[in-house]
This record gives sequence, C-alpha cells and structure tokens, in this order.
Amino acid sequence: MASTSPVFLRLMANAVAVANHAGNIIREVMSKGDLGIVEKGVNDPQTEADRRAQQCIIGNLNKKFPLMSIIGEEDLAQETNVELVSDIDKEVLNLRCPEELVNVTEEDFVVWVDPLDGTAEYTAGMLDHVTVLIGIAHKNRPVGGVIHQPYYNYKNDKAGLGRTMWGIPGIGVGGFKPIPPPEGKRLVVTTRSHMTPVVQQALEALKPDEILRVGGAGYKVMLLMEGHATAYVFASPGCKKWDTCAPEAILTAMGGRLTDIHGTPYSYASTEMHPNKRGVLAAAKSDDHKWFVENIPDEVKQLVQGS
Ligand SMILES: Nc1ncnc2c1ncn2[C@@H]1O[C@H](COP(=O)(O)O)[C@@H](O)[C@H]1OP(=O)(O)O
Ligand SMILES: [Mg+2]
Ligand SMILES: [Mg+2]
Ligand SMILES: [Mg+2]
Repeated sequence: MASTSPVFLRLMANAVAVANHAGNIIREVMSKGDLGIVEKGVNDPQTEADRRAQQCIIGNLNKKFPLMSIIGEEDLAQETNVELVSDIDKEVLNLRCPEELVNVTEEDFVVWVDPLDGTAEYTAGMLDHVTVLIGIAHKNRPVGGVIHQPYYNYKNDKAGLGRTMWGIPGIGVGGFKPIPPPEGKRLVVTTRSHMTPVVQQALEALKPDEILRVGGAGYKVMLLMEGHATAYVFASPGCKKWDTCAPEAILTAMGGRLTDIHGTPYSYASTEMHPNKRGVLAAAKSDDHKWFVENIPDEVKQLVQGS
C-alpha cells in the first residue's frame, strides 16, 4: 500500500509521525530541566529542544525523501545518525490525494520546518503555546500542513497528552474540529513577546472587542481554527516562512486565509527569503479576512511594506 501511495500522501503521513516524535523530544528536554538556551538575537532564543527536534524532523524526512528541499529554522549542520522514526500515520496515508499532486515527485515539494514554535513561551513555562510546524509547498503555495501541540491537555491528568492537526486544501482537516468564531464580535490575536508601536497602532485602528496576546504563530492560528479568535494581526516583519506555511495550509483547508497585511499571499519557493517582511494577517473566514485587510490603516501598510 505505502509504496503505491502518491509521494504527497507518504510525505504528509511521515510528517505527522515525525512531528509526534519531535513532541516527545520537546517534553523530554523540558522534563530533564536543562534547556541549553542560546540567544540567537534580540528576543530570539534557541534551546536544546529546538535543536534536537529539528535534527529529528529533517534527518528523518531527508532519509525518506533525499531529493526534496527542506528548510528548517535552526542553522545546524545536519547529523547523519538521528534516531529513525519508523511509524507513519495510516489515516493520512489513506486519504484521497488532491488530483494535481498525484504524480508530483519529491524534487518538486519544498518543506518548511519550525521544530519548536513559541520558544520564548517554552522557556517561560507557557507550554500550551508551543507547537511543531511542518508545512509542505508545491509551486510556491502551501499544499499540506501539520501542527503538533506537545502539551495539549497538560493541565488535565486524565486526558491524553499532545495532539496533531493536519490540513490539505481541497481535501480537509483532521485532528481537531473546526469551530467558527463568535458572530458579531471582533476578537484579535497577536504577539505576546514581540510588541512594537506599529503592531499596537494597527490593533487600535481595528477597534477589537478583545485582544488576545499569545506566543507562537502556530498557536495563534490554532485559536482561529477552534473559534477562539476572529483574526491574527501582526503588522511587523518578525515571522518567517516556517512559521506560516503549515498554519496557512490548515487554515486554507478549512476555508480561511493567511496573507501579508496587504492581503497578498506569500510565496513558499525554496529560493524565497525567510522573513515574512510584510507582516501576517489571518482569519478562519475569508469574509473576515477581507474586512481586516480593508481596515488596516494605509499608514500602517506603508510602514510594513517589506522594503
Ligand atoms: N523578532 C522575532 N525574532 C525571531 N523570531 C520571531 C520574531 N517575531 C516572531 N518570531 C517567530 O514567530 C513566532 C510568532 O511570534 P510571536 O510569538 O511574537 O507572535 C515566534 O514564536 C517566533 O518563532 P519561534 O518561537 O519559532 O522562534
Ligand atoms: Mg526561534
Ligand atoms: Mg516559529
Ligand atoms: Mg522555532
């Protein structure tokens, strides 16, 4: 069965398994207590969990898809002797493949890996903000995404720890139940740890009923996926392609939209620069997305143009 499945489904099914394994690594590093924090820049930490999770994800995907471009957040020499993840997600492997991807070979996919999104929150013990993000792009656009949340349910002893969500535009989503945001309310989610005067100016102009400040691009998009927020607004260049590729794929699969703050989608080609210099604007409903694009002030748009 596996060998006859399209490369795309094998890639998605392996991405789910390897994201789960990265979640085990993230919990193991935390439980040992020594996070091995390195400051890569201002307010930009990296831990032993970021490093080991990336080695695991890229090492395994590389072994199975040696000709594919894989771009990870952390700047590391790839170890060759990483622990092999032998499982594969059977449910995802058996999904219907989007028609246009059935015959695509591994050379034509680009995979964007954020081994641990929400590192600042991980080091601060805000564990539900942490996710593992694996986004798959084809012809510059996200065609599949996996978000693993290693600490889902960590405050509840009885329930299972961790969960994995996936989405394939044109096919659907799994691992969670999409819930629309409340009608008639404007709930905006934004950065917790990278606030700037321009981010604040954009938020004020949108007159939200509530502003939710949480960590990680993955966690913010999860709040959109499950009806806790109307839009994710970040009028600043800090996010990178590995932060948005997987979340965009899942949001698109459930009818939402993720773009820059001007309403233009990002390209995920392997040659693309890593930063999302024109900010991030996402919503679970495309009508809401349109409203937010129209209501972000021109002055803010001029300040976040990516030049
Ligand atoms: N100025 C920045 N420098 C480095 N990473 C950033 C910056 N701004 C955002 N990010 C990345 O985008 C994610 C979402 O941003 P925020 O939490 O501020 O909304 C962060 O968790 C971080 O990802 P990571 O934790 O993977 O390094
Ligand atoms: Mg980081
Ligand atoms: Mg990130
Ligand atoms: Mg990261």
